[in-house]
Amino acid sequence: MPQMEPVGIIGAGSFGTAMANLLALNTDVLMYSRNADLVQELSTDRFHFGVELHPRVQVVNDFAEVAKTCQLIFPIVPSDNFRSMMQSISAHLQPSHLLIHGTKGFDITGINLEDIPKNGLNRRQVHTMTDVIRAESVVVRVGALTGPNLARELLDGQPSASVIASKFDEVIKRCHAVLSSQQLHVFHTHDLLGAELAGVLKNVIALGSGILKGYGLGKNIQSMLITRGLHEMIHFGRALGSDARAFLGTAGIGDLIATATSQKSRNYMFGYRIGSGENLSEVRATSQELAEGVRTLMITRHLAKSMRLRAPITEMLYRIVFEDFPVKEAMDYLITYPYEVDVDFL
Ligand SMILES: NC(=O)C1=CN([C@@H]2O[C@H](COP(=O)(O)OP(=O)(O)OC[C@H]3O[C@@H](n4cnc5c(N)ncnc54)[C@H](O)[C@@H]3O)[C@@H](O)[C@H]2O)C=CC1
Ligand SMILES: O=C(CO)COP(=O)(O)O
Repeated sequence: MPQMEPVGIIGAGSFGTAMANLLALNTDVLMYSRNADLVQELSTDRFHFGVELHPRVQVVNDFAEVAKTCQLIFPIVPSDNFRSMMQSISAHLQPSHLLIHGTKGFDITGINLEDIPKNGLNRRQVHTMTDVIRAESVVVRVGALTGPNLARELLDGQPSASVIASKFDEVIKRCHAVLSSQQLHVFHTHDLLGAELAGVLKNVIALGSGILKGYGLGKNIQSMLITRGLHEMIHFGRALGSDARAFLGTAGIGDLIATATSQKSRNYMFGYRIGSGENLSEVRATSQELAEGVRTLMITRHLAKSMRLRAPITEMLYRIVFEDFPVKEAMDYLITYPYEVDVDFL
């Protein structure tokens, strides 16, 4: 087999580490962490998130080294930090680099998240991660890694599938080569925006699904939330410029099922705690775990408002999470909501 190119990862969190071990099945991996102590620690104790790092994974603190060694790089950091991360590395990037991100959230400009309820948000202030890569660097060949990829399952060696979304065939081809293995099936699509939006928006529905479970409700209503949630995701997607297709595949329904039904999803578990009676500050005070859906909910609810979109599930979840609205009243509202047509997006 020909020698494969080394691949870089930015961010040594749970998903970055899971992807590092998967990529290492095919090639050498340089995983960049901004935390020098962690890099030091991992160079001796090779265990991270309870699993041993593959011998082909090298953890480094110097991004210049990653940029010099790897043309193909996967940035996998929270959406909140994505733009500043890009700004800190962009001087090392060349037009020859390929960046495929694994982040499932939005970037916002011109406003802080906590000021959104007061000042509102408009479409021009909301960006995907590939928008950010292009705006902050000279890199042109961009893409997204998405699909049902709960990090815990991947770290534990369980099989799954991912979707590589890019306008560039070269990105797709190279990602197939480095990612495909007995553990991971790789699909691809040229619908970059649709795939990115599907991955971002499903976290809100996962949060809602967790709320229902925490509140003690069963599978009938959970299935309805997921089904109607998918409709809402598609309507959002269309309003933001994509079509329904991506939402009906692995990056959409696939990821939605995994995230909105698994106790290994942090978004689902965040919702579970809210549904069980804790409020936002209580959950935040006792968990450092990232739940991108909370930030996305703030963004999509206000975007829906400014774009005059009908998004009753988003609206109810927003009120529950950010305004302590009772779950029972939100359920009453949704169960009597004048939905008419069952499938209205085809
Ligand atoms: N954990 C999961 O199951 C999955 C996560 N994702 C997405 O991946 C993204 C990251 O998630 P996780 O890895 O789970 O989060 P995490 O909280 O486990 O780790 C995030 C990592 O990013 C690092 N980081 C933050 N800012 C940075 C910067 N400026 N430069 C370098 N590193 C930086 C942090 O130090 C941390 O190690 C999120 O957008 C999430 O939605 C996507 C699929 C699955
Ligand atoms: O995107 C995910 C799985 O594919 C999200 O997982 P989390 O809810 O743990 O962030």
